[in-house]
Amino acid sequence: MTENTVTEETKEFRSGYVAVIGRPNVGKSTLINALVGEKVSITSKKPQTTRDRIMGVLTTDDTQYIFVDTPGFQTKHSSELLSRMNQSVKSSLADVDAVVLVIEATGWRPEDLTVLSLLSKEAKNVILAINKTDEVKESEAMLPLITESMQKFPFAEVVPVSAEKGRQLKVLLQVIRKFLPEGDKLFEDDIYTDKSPRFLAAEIIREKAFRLLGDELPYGVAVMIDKWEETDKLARIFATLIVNRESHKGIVIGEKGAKLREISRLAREDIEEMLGKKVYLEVWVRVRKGWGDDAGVLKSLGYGQ
Ligand SMILES: Nc1nc2c(ncn2[C@@H]2O[C@H](COP(=O)(O)OP(=O)(O)OP(=O)(O)O)[C@@H](O)[C@H]2O)c(=O)[nH]1
Repeated sequence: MTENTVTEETKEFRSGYVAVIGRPNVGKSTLINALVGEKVSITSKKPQTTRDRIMGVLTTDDTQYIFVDTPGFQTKHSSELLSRMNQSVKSSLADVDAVVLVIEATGWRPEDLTVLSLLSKEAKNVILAINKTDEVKESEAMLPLITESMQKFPFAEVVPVSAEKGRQLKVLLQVIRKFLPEGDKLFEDDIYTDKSPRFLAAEIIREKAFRLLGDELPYGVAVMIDKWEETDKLARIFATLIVNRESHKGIVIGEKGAKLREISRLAREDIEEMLGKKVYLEVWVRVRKGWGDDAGVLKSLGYGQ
């Protein structure tokens, strides 16, 4: 491998969804906050809408990490509820690119095992983060725990960290990156810090999509505002709903475009109210993983090499 190839490889942009799971109190929130930093704060908590599962977005030079929470990972429910919940947990985990299971450095506990039992052993994208390493004195104590963990589940990687002390977080990010697909950003850099009309319009569109699509799309909708032209009387807004999979595209568009039209209509009404003027809103749907295809299309038209 030449140096050139290495440089190119490290530069390709990747983006994706990362579920951070674990029993209560292992430090999931602390970890996400430590990874994402102060820049992003997702404060609005409306239960049951997908966007609230997004805990934080970290965008670096070459990667966008979208950390999601998987609700209902408690283990105290009755067995019936647990099994129903497990279904939803499993289907939502199927939609993320990487899963980070968090346990504590003091060792596995029964509730950790319950959480672990929800993961499919076939999953190739599960990373174990052993948190609170600052609480154990000797770093060598980690080795038996790592061995024990690997016997419990075929983790793709094991990374001891301390969310509180900020230890090994860069390593964890590098490990997660390997599991994210190549692709453009799914969220604008400032989307969660900016309360501009653009941000709010994107939120409104996303909210309508969630409302109309229910649980059909666990995480996979991001909204990009592509163009915004505004005069005193009219705002012309061009937005793209980005979905994860080709099959999701059909769900969003609906029969003969009915769903997408309804999403756009409801969003337009709210944006008109927000801006106090008429709005022309055009919403397109694009599949994230198909972005490579755009390059293919360009090539076939004679662009590129
Ligand atoms: N010593 C130490 N404590 C930590 C570390 N990370 C988190 N904690 C503490 O562990 C406790 C639980 O942390 P949270 O981040 O709230 O845990 P959580 O998993 O999000 O908890 P739930 O919201 O109940 O699921 C807090 O008191 C944190 O300060 C760490 O790396 N070291």
